[in-house]
Amino acid sequence: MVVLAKGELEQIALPAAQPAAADVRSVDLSAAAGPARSAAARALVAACEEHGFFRVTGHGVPAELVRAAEAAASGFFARPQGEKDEEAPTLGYGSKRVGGNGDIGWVEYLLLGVTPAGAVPVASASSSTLPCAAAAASSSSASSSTPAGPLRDLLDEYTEAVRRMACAVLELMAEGLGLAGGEGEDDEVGALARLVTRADSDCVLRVNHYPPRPPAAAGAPSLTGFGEHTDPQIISVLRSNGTSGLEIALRGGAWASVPPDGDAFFVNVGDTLQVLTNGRFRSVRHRVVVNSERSRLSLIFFGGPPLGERLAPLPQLLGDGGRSRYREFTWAEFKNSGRRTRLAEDRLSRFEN
Ligand SMILES: O=C(O)CCC(=O)C(=O)O
Ligand SMILES: [Fe+2]
Repeated sequence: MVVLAKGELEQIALPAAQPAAADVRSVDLSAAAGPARSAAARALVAACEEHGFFRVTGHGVPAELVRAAEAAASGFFARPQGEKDEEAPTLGYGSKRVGGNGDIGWVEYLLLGVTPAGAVPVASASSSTLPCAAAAASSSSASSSTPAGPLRDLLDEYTEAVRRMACAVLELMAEGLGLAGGEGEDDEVGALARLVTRADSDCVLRVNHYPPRPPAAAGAPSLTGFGEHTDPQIISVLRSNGTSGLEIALRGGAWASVPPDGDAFFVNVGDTLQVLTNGRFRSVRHRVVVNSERSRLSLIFFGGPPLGERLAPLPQLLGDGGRSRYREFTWAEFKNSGRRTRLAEDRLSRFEN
């Protein structure tokens, strides 16, 4: 449940305007296994340049696994509030607070760090992710016989399948960008993909549940479910049930709604990928608006690099005499600087050259 204190409803109320549907490009990953691979790679790069957002079909994540994970998560959110609160230490359950700096939304969620030992709770939204090493250590104390067990097992399985897909997407993207394939240190394509698959990669799974718009909000036809922001990581892979709500900002600043798609996944370019591509790819600003009588459930895998990873525009993407738009920083540095900001802030501006 999401309980708002006095005055908070006004804070998250939005005008009712329903924006036009976004023209979201699709990339078929299964076609990319055949002769259409380079065309798919080019389409993917074009989508990242245009919106920083695209749909993935032919993704290979089993539909039964997605449905089972979703059903288990819905079952969890339907449980009595007291039981859900008890799972804060095992599943990273929280509600309403979507950041450590005062941002609130009509949402309850699970927030889990992805570690080699499986998913572990992220202490609070303000810390956004646990360092993997710390997360792995805390996972050993969480028993799989807790009620969280079966749900967490399903979420682990789901996360690994989606991470493989994220890796395939990044490989295709790297090829589309003209990075070199090869062996060992020469393998630029593999190096990009490995940023989210290494044992110490800092990845997170978030499960968001947006309850139906409350009748008490009759005067406010729409509510902020998740306020506008860009995702800080490399890429985010999202799927949701059939309830709409996700909106992306177009280059001119107008909002466009993303029609829900129960079979496909959506990929966001994150801030870090914008940096790696020297601004060629666009970290897409997005938000979730709640104006439905039906609840929305979404699962988002955030692919982040290892904490100590040095991030800067890839030299291959600077062009002749090209200027690097961003100074080098580590992922830990970027996360720490982000902790002090409000959700909607442009976190990249302080790393610009
Ligand atoms: O729940 C959604 O559909 C998107 C939420 C989101 O953008 C996020 O958790 O970063
Ligand atoms: Fe997001």
